[in-house]
Amino acid sequence: MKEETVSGDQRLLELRNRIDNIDSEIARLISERASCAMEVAEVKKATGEDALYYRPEREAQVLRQAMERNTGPLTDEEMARLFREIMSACLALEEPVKVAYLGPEGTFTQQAALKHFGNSAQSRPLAAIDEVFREVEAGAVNYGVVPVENSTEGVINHTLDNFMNSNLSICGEVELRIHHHLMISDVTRPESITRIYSHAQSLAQCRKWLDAHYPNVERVAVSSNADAARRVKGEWNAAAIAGDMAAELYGLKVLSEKIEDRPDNSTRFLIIGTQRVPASGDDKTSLMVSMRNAPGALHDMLEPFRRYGIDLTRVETRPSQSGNWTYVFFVDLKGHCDTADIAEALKEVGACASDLKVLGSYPRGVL
Ligand SMILES: C=C(O[C@@H]1C=C(C(=O)O)C=C[C@H]1O)C(=O)O
Repeated sequence: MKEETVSGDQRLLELRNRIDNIDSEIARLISERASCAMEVAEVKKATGEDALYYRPEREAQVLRQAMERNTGPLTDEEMARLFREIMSACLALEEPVKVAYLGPEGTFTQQAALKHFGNSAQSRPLAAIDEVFREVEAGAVNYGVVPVENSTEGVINHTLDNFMNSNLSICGEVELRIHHHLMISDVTRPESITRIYSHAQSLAQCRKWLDAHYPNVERVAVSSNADAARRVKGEWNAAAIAGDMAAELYGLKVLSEKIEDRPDNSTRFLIIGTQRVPASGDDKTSLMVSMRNAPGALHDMLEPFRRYGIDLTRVETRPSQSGNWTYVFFVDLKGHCDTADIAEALKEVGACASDLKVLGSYPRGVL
């Protein structure tokens, strides 16, 4: 028995020594990688004043390679997340990237910004989607992060409408699994809850659960989930629906976990900026198309895509801001706009449209 303990201790010591050696090797390699990134910055700087340090297509390739190379035991996603952070730190050595997101702190949009840019980005919460657009346009930040669609509740109109009056492009996308929890503060009496705060989208994503568990409780829509969490602090008869980040930020206790009606509930966010992103090998393109109001207009718009075998992943319709009962179509397709087939199809669509704008080609969300 005693001998076994000794050999167990011995084994632990040996393994920890091995880990220490591996760690110093990893540290040496990370430093070498960081020095390389600094040299890359010099090369980019030599190209001119407004050198672009952040390169979405390259980052997507690095993450995809990390996943393809992986042989376990870590999952592909876990491996890519580690590389996400290494790259984030390397990019910060070149130039810290400044990002504005739809705040306040603790929202899912902040989580999306972190997922996309990593922890070394400088991020700033703003109160409204319009403000995120404005701040990027003004050059106060390099990129903005805004929600664009939810798998349960559909499109976020406000984001699409902003593109009608903006010259910004889409530089990337990020998808986030959205888990909602019912949370309370330390003064809340769970049996006395008469009010539940959350963002309207989140209340809608948990509608069935609320009908089943709190049918007679007032649902109060507020400006964000984080705002809901903040209000609950100090209210003995209220609860909030929000995510992990908000619970942690406001020190709330989770009463019921993962209460979203659909287990695959997820939200897609866009990275907006001023950059044209080269092809990464697995890309998407977003378009905004206005058609003259005539019979067959929608068919005319879609037909070239069918003919060139282009895969449309989404078509949304929004009222145009120029006249009643005229519409703007937001179209997402697979592929980069520099690809010959897509370029040809766009030329044909452009010829029959009253306006066609490529909002951007960007790497498909990796993580
Ligand atoms: C090093 C580069 O710059 C940045 C950092 C990257 C990295 O650390 O791998 C990748 C792309 C850029 O955002 C590069 O462009 O290669």
